[in-house]
Amino acid sequence: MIVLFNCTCAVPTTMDSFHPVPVKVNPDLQKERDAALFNPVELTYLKDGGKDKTERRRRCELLAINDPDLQHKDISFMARNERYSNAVRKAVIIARKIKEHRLTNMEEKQLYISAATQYDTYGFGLHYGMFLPALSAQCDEEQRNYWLPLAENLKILGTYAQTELGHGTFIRGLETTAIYDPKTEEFVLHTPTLSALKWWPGNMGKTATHAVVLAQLYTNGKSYGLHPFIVQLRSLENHQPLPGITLGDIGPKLGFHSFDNGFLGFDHVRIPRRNMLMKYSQVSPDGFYIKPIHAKLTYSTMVEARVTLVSDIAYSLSQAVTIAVRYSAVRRQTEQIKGVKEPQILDYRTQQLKLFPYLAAAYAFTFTSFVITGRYIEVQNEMNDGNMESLSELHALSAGLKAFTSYVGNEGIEVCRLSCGGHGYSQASGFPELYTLTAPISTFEGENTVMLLQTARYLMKCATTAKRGLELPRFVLYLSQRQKGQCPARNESDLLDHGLLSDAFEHRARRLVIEAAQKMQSNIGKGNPQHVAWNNCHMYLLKAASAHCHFYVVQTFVKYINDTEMSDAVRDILTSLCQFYALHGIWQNAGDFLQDGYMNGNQLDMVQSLVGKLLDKIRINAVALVDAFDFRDEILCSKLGKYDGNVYEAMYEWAKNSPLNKTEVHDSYNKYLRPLMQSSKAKL
Ligand SMILES: CCCCCCCCCC/C=C\C/C=C/C(=O)SCCNC(=O)CCNC(=O)[C@H](O)C(C)(C)COP(=O)(O)OP(=O)(O)OC[C@H]1O[C@@H](n2cnc3c(N)ncnc32)[C@H](O)[C@@H]1OP(=O)(O)O
Ligand SMILES: Cc1cc2nc3c(=O)[nH]c(=O)nc-3n(C[C@H](O)[C@H](O)[C@H](O)COP(=O)(O)OP(=O)(O)OC[C@H]3O[C@@H](n4cnc5c(N)ncnc54)[C@H](O)[C@@H]3O)c2cc1C
Repeated sequence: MIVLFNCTCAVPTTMDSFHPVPVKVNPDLQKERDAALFNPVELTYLKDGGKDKTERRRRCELLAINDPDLQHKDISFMARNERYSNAVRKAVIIARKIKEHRLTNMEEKQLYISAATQYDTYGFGLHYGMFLPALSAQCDEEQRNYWLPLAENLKILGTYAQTELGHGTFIRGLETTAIYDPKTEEFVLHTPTLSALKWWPGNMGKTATHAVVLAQLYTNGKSYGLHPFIVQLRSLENHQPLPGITLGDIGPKLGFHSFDNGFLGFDHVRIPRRNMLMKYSQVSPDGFYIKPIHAKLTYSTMVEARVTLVSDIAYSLSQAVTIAVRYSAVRRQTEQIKGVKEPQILDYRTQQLKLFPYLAAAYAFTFTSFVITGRYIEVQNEMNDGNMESLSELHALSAGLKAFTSYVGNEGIEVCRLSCGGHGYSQASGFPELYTLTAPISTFEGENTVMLLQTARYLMKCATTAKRGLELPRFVLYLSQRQKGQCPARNESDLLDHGLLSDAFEHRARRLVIEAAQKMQSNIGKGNPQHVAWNNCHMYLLKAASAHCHFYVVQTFVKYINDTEMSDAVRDILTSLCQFYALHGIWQNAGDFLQDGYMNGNQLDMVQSLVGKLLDKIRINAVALVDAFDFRDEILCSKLGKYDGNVYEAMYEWAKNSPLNKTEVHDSYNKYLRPLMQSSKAKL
């Protein structure tokens, strides 16, 4: 039976509320909305960057949501083959509709794509997410003029092939070779071992015709390290792999079921010299190598992707808390007083302690994503002018924040699922897809531990620079400032001060960075080589990097509230949320704040007491805070998180569509159960 996504789109929407006016709203949810102390739409405008941007976003989303061509049965009821095929079908329709709707602006395209794909992966995700960015960043002008129109007009479909079976993290260890042959002016691409097979690239198994392939460049008998090459993988006539190329799908995964992550091998495949992407380094026809102005420019596509992932995590976490908070408002459980209605589970302190830290984190990460995206654009402009000075800073910041936010995001989505009890485990909740779509962010684009260690590496250098009294970039300037002694808070009201809270995280970050630097120094002092000292100090380094990122997020949240115009009511709730985010962070990491005596037991008691008090403040506004994220039901794809709160009706309707319910009696009855139960010897 085919189920279309619920056709609520026919119901009119009002200007202030993006949601169709429901026939009947669950009274508990209505009561929550009536009691909120601020207007959620104001916060929606703020988060989107203004009322006009909200309206534009809604218009883009509705274009996709209302399009009958993009409807299909629930992906939970599809097998993998069908899911892959459906994702490709939709990707093709999306491409056509983007043209028809004249969505030329990148932001609008992304909004449209994410509304159209709903909670599934996008069939051309790697093409738009990495292939095009890699071409844009790494092609010289002539190459751009040739390749970009082909890629932008989908005459070719691409992927980003870097990881191999044997190496993903340590990319200097990749084995695929590109050996220059000056006689024919070609590179010969080769996979010398099984472990050198490209493994994991998305859309490579069955979809892509081309790839940006990262391979070790050799010319004139010398190795010059990893470089990007554009390689045609499949015929543009019949999609067959080209001679010398082995391609396939790597098989089912934890999630990403609609994605054809693939493997790729080369058997001495020849490509023209100009298929090496030559913006930063070149090989001349006679094989002379010209090196780039910065050794790590080949890695720039990953930096861009890591910046984007901070926004993606904020978005997924916002979806998870929206589902869990709405459901917790309508779910009632466990009679407290005989004969009196069971309480809403949102009233349990434990439930609030599960959900509100992630609600606060969702806002904190949203604001952080604005700042890091802005910084990325600034550095990109500097780099376009030939100034590479800030590349290391951007790498350290993006690697650390991608890791810090995705750890919290993954954990938060799982906590939200658990907070919904048994129903959280049903595909109807939306959590299984949300979780499995978000879980690999901790791994791809740089495994999280490895990324935090990259941030630590940068911080160690900064600690040395600071010790020498030299200038540091703005975001690590705090490392050159002296520690401020003890936390000055005397009472609870002092502890609500944003400046004081930000100072506490600054103090912790500085202390842990300096401590890690000292541990490294003493390890090296004992005669250990650098890499042994580094390994011995991993636990300090990881903590330092994580504390630095935590401070960055707290500071960004505080600065956002201080620097942004908003109504008193919105300022009031964001202030509470920011206080809660910081105080909860102190409470959860109490050891770090107590260890050097920066805080004392009495102050920690006050922190804990404030965490409890702020729960009440957030509780009243919790539903409005998640409503402000402004997810339409068609985008949230959760029966538990429906805007109208009619959860049980929706779950029952959804379950009826399970393929197992197609017939009253399943085939397996006649095949297996009947013979078993009716065998002549069976006795009751
Ligand atoms: C319309 C759009 C729709 C979009 C939809 C999108 C949907 C897409 C869904 C996609 C799903 C998945 C996509 C996934 C893709 C991938 O995973 S691609 C593969 C990613 N792989 C990685 O991230 C590998 C991680 N490893 C590394 O980056 C490096 O190996 C590592 C940094 C760990 C180490 O590199 P080395 O070369 O060994 O460097 P090292 O010796 O440690 O350091 C030398 C020096 O260089 C500095 N450094 C390292 N990296 C960078 C960088 N990127 N930029 C700047 N500087 C860098 C490093 O810190 C050192 O500095 P120092 O000064 O010498 O200390
Ligand atoms: C869903 C998905 C999609 C992907 N898409 C693509 C794609 O499109 N293109 C592409 O090229 N790749 C892709 N990848 C591959 C991905 O980028 C790599 O898996 C990732 O970079 C991690 O590398 P790895 O698998 O080698 O992990 P490993 O490095 O083997 O990690 C295993 C463990 O070793 C630890 N470790 C490794 N090195 C160190 C170190 N130096 N110090 C301390 N600990 C260390 C890690 O912390 C981790 O705990 C994808 C992966 C997934 C899961």
